Amino acid sequence: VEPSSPNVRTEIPGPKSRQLLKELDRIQNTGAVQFFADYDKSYGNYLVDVDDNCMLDLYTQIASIPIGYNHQSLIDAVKNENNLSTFVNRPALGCYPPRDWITRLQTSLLAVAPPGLSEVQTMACGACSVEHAQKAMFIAFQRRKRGGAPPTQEELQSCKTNDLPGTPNLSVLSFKNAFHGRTMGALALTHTKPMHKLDFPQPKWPIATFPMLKYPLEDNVRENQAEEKRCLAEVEDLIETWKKKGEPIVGVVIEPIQGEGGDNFASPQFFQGLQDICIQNDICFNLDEVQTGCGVTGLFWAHEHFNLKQPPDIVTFSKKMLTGGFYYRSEYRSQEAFRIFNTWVGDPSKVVLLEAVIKVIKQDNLLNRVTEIGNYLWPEVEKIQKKYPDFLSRVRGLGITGAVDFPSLDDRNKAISSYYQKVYYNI
Ligand SMILES: Cc1ncc(COP(=O)(O)O)c(CNc2csc(C(=O)O)c2)c1O
Repeated sequence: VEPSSPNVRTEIPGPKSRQLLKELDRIQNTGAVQFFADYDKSYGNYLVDVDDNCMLDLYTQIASIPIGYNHQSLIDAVKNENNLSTFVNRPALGCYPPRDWITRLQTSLLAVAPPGLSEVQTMACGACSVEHAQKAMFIAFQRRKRGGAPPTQEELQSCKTNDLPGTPNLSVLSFKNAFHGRTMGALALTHTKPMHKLDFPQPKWPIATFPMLKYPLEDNVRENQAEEKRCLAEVEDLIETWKKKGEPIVGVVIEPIQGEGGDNFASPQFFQGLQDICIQNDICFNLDEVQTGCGVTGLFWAHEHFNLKQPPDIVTFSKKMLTGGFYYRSEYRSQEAFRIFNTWVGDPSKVVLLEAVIKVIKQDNLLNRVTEIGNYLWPEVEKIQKKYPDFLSRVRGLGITGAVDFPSLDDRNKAISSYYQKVYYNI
């Protein structure tokens, strides 16, 4: 029977979850495990755990479930005989793509490509996509610097031992409170929780301030414009400073809406200004849409709300897209083989599922639905905020992505769950 309303019978995690947790703990770290799920019984927006607790799931596996649990379209895609080989025979895509790979890309990733971008590289996950997009930026920067000449023998030899000139002193600009992933290159751009960064050596790259807007926006127009202007000026200063340091910035990586770092929004004008600065300084404008992509703002890509004067140079994606990867302007395509590369370079079976997701999003007009929900939801949260002004503040949202602030982490955790507080936020 498909669940259609929440029904919590035990404390969470319940007894069966706790038993399984004990067994799993003999195998691996289980500190992040909230409970064990029953994915056979979960359906749509309802997640059922192994103790038969049924919960309305707004978290959707860290924002990576696009159209709910056990959607019939996805089941049909797996059951479809024509897809059998794609699920069974995972190719080294960089060397031996399947016959139908081009068609698959055209009916999935290219069918929803950000306006103006027509090249795409699949990857495994978000961090993997951010990692390789970084490499694409470095490759393009060095190729421009060489003016088309091949690398020297000194460069080819020295890079093997991480030495100059083959291993250049280049940098990437990111923003405070940004989250771009946990692999070492993506982590260098991530500035959220100590748990993410502690004990890992990292390059000291420039970190700019992401605007911290005051709400309601309509009551703070001048202040917020000044804040964004200040942040853009800081970016320009950092570009100059790091050029003088001999570690020029090759790219700016930014989330259209900062997710993990606190649901921080900035205006279309801020992003237009940031792109202008990148264009003026020949710096890659790299938007990380891992969290904001696939329709959660009412447009397929969040940056489509920004009316940018030209397409971003790179757009990374993952989570609800079911595959990782990045779109890029042709300038950021590596000219040599085996440089943006690894064993699998993505997974065609995930692209099969994405094709089905895109069909559902279109046939069920889900982007409009997201806009409708957002237009209803955030004014309603604002009403609650007005009722509890000492407890809630800064309500903000676009489509189904947004937030409201609590006075403290402790208050926030009490509103979520005591379990979460104990396991995750006491560090
Ligand atoms: C904007 C953005 N860019 C890159 C990533 C990394 O994606 P994954 O490597 O987790 O697939 C993410 C992943 N999001 C995320 C949220 S919590 C979390 C974690 O590892 O705790 C990861 C992201 O939000």
